[in-house]
Amino acid sequence: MDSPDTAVRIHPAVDNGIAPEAPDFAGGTLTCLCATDPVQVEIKGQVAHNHICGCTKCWKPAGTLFSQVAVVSRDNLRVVANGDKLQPVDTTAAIVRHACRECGVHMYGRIENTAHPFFGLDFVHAERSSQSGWAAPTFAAFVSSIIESGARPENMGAVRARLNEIGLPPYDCLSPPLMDAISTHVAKAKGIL
Ligand SMILES: N[C@@H](CCC(=O)N[C@@H](CS)C(=O)NCC(=O)O)C(=O)O
Ligand SMILES: [Zn+2]
Ligand SMILES: [Zn+2]
Repeated sequence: MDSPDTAVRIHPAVDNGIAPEAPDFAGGTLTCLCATDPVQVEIKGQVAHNHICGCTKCWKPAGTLFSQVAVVSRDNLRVVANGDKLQPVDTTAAIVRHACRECGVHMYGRIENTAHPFFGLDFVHAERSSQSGWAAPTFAAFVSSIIESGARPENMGAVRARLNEIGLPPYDCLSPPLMDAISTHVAKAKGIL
């Protein structure tokens, strides 16, 4: 077993055991990091497809190379406080993330393109809520992308080994079921399926 100093750190939500999902979870409130006038976002019900993401675009807590991100129906998400502090990060991205302009936390990312396979879903970081019982992350996506944030390529074997050890199969895009869902959507749009 690695000592805490040498263990590969993935994300605080998974490094010391993954909290279990609560049955019939009612939802919660996400809060940004601002000490005063924090932005707050209410989520009704449970999130889905919670996972760890290594891409450079998803918001990460300080000092981590991975993000934890899940989806929720856009109808179940509401900005409830200090929404005037939100600003879009990149309006040309598929996922338009809305960040607190003071602390930088991405409060939600919205798919605005109605033709996108994930249209209707918002991307959220459940760790920004004090409630416990959110759906647990089940895989790691865009693992190779952490190199773009400065991870050493020669450490990738250790990173993937650690992800496997904690029960998060590592993928360099999304998980096979989600990649299948995207291709199914594209094939249907083309009239092939
Ligand atoms: N290697 C790229 C991958 C970026 C990427 O494709 N991220 C995925 C996972 S969040 C995505 O779906 N991005 C769409 C978007 O950011 O709008 C990076 O790290 O910046
Ligand atoms: Zn803030
Ligand atoms: Zn990402």
